[in-house]
Amino acid sequence: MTPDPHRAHVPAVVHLDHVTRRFGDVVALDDVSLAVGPGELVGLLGPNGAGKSTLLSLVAGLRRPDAGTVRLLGGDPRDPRSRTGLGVTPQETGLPATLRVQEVVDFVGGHFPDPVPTPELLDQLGLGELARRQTGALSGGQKRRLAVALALVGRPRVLLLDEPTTGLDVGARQALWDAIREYHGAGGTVLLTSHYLEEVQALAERVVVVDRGAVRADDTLDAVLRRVSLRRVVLTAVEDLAGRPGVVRAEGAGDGTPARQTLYTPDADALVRDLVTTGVEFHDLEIRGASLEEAFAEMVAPEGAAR
Ligand SMILES: Nc1ncnc2c1ncn2[C@@H]1O[C@H](COP(=O)(O)OP(=O)(O)OP(=O)(O)O)[C@@H](O)[C@H]1O
Repeated sequence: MTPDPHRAHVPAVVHLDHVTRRFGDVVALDDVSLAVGPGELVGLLGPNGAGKSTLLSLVAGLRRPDAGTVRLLGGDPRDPRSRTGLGVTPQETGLPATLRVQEVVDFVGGHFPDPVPTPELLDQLGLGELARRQTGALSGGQKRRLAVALALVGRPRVLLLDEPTTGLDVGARQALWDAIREYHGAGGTVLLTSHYLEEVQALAERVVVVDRGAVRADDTLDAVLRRVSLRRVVLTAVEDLAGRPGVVRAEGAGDGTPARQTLYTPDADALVRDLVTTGVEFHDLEIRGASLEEAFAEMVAPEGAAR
C-alpha cells in the first residue's frame, strides 16, 4: 500500500500506528495506520462520516486514540512542543467577532518565534484590503481564508487543512490553492481533506481514501487513477451507441440528430475498431482516462453506495 518504499527510511512527520477511535458505539477510526513523510502533500478523501476529521483531530492533539499511537513531528501531538510545528484549519473556525483581521493574525502570530509578517500573509491570501475589517463582518469565504492565514502564520512544518475551500468561489479557491502550493513548494507537509475531488486531483500527489473508519486506498494520484479500469470515449454521432459491444455505460445518447456521447468501456481501442469496421459515422473523437471521481466511486462501492 505504501507508494514509495524508500520513504520508509525517512522519519514520518505524521504517523498513526494501528489507531482506533470510538465515539460511544461508533467506530470512527478502526485500526488505521498511516505515515506521512516530510514535504508530502496528501489528500484524504472519503464520504461523510468516514473518519477524516477524527483523524485530523488526533494528529492535532485535540483528541486521544482509544488504541494505537499517533506521533506528530516525532513527538506526542498533545505536547505543545510538537504542536508549535503545526498549522491547523478546522472545518469550523470560531473567530472573535469584534477583533479586526490584522489584530487576529498579529495575536496568533505573537505565539510563534518567527511569524510571517501580517501584511505579507494577508496579501498572499487576498485579504490585504480587509486587514482593518472586524472578523464578524467577513463573508464565509473570507473567514475560510483567514483561517488558513492563521494556520500559516507560525511557519508550520505540517499543515492540516479540513475542507479548506468549502464555500469559496472559484477565484478565492484558486488563491488558496496557490497559497497551499507555495507552502508545499517551500518544503511544507500538507494533509488535507476535501469533498471536492477536483481539489485533491489539483493539489495532492498522494491520495488516501478513508471509508467507514478504515484506509481503503493509499497511493500516488496517478496510481489511484490507473486503478479505474474504465476509459471514456467521447464522440459526436447521430446513431445511439449505448448498446455497442463493450459499452458498460453511456451518456448523451443520440435522438436522430448529431449528439455528443460519452461511452464508458474497459477497452477503448476495441470499441473504436468496432465503430470503424461497422461503418458508424462519428467525429471529434476523444479518449480520456478516468477521473478521480470515478476512481473514488469504485473504491468506496458497493457498501459505500448505500450510505
Ligand atoms: N464528537 C463526536 N461524538 C459522537 N460521534 C462522533 C463525534 N465526532 C465524530 N463522530 C462520528 O464518527 C464518525 C466519523 O466522523 P468524522 O467527523 O471523522 O467524519 P468525516 O469523514 O470527517 O466526515 P465529513 O466529511 O462529514 O466531515 C461519524 O460517524 C461521526 O458521526
